[in-house]
Amino acid sequence: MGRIIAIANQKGGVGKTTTSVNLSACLAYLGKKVLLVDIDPQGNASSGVGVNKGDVNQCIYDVLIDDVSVKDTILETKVENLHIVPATISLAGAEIELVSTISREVRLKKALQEVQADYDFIIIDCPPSLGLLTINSLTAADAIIIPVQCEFYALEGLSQLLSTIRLVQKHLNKTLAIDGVLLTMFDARTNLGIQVIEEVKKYFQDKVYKSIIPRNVRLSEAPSHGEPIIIYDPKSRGAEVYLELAKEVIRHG
Ligand SMILES: Nc1ncnc2c1ncn2[C@@H]1O[C@H](COP(=O)(O)OP(=O)(O)OP(=O)(O)O)[C@@H](O)[C@H]1O
Ligand SMILES: [Mg+2]
Repeated sequence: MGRIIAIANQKGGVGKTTTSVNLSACLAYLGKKVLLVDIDPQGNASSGVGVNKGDVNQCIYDVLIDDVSVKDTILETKVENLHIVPATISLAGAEIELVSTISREVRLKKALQEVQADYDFIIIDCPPSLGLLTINSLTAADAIIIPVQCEFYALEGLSQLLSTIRLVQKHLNKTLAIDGVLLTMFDARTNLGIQVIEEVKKYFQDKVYKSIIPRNVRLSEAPSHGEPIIIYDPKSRGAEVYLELAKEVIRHG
């Protein structure tokens, strides 16, 4: 059965999508069968792997709200072994529509059960909120990866995320684990970045991945070409480190 990993942090712009897209692509590059699930109405992960949203007939919205089979939404990507369930802006209404739906927190979990055996990893790119889309993701997941940007307010908001994780563990998903905390957009030229690393390590200890994602221009350019870094610029530092991260994630089993 595939391992389901949610990439979540309610804070915006910390590198969730960059990590979802590039970790997925690197896992696929290493020979794993990977399904990337875009559950953010912004649909950035979808465009990041080259999906033209105008061409998408059915997306994760239809799965969550209209009981469409997830199999009917899966698209192939340029990367061998990497498939995606795309999101479009229609998903923006789901957060509110889900409120009055039966078993509203477990809809994604149920939907993914149908395809879990077909993949080694299912990676979910969460939106920047702790609403029902993120709750569905944490309920479906075996583990969570928390990207933390190496900047001054890095730890702010994390206590809220951790208490949400505890609530999900208590009521919806006993076995949800933190796979790791991922430091992103690290700039070795600043003392601040180094301080943040120390602070995050003090707090999360061995839960912090050894791979630290550097600030890398190629990583920020790749999405506009609809390509993960491993295709856009496989020799870049960004590609190297996401590949290291993928190996760490595989080792965690
Ligand atoms: N390591 C990096 N080096 C350079 N730029 C990066 C890096 N990681 C992310 N970025 C850029 O920072 C911005 C935010 O990253 P990203 O979209 O991955 O964050 P996010 O957490 O998914 O945001 P949101 O909360 O809006 O979903 C993007 O423009 C992205 O290209
Ligand atoms: Mg995002």
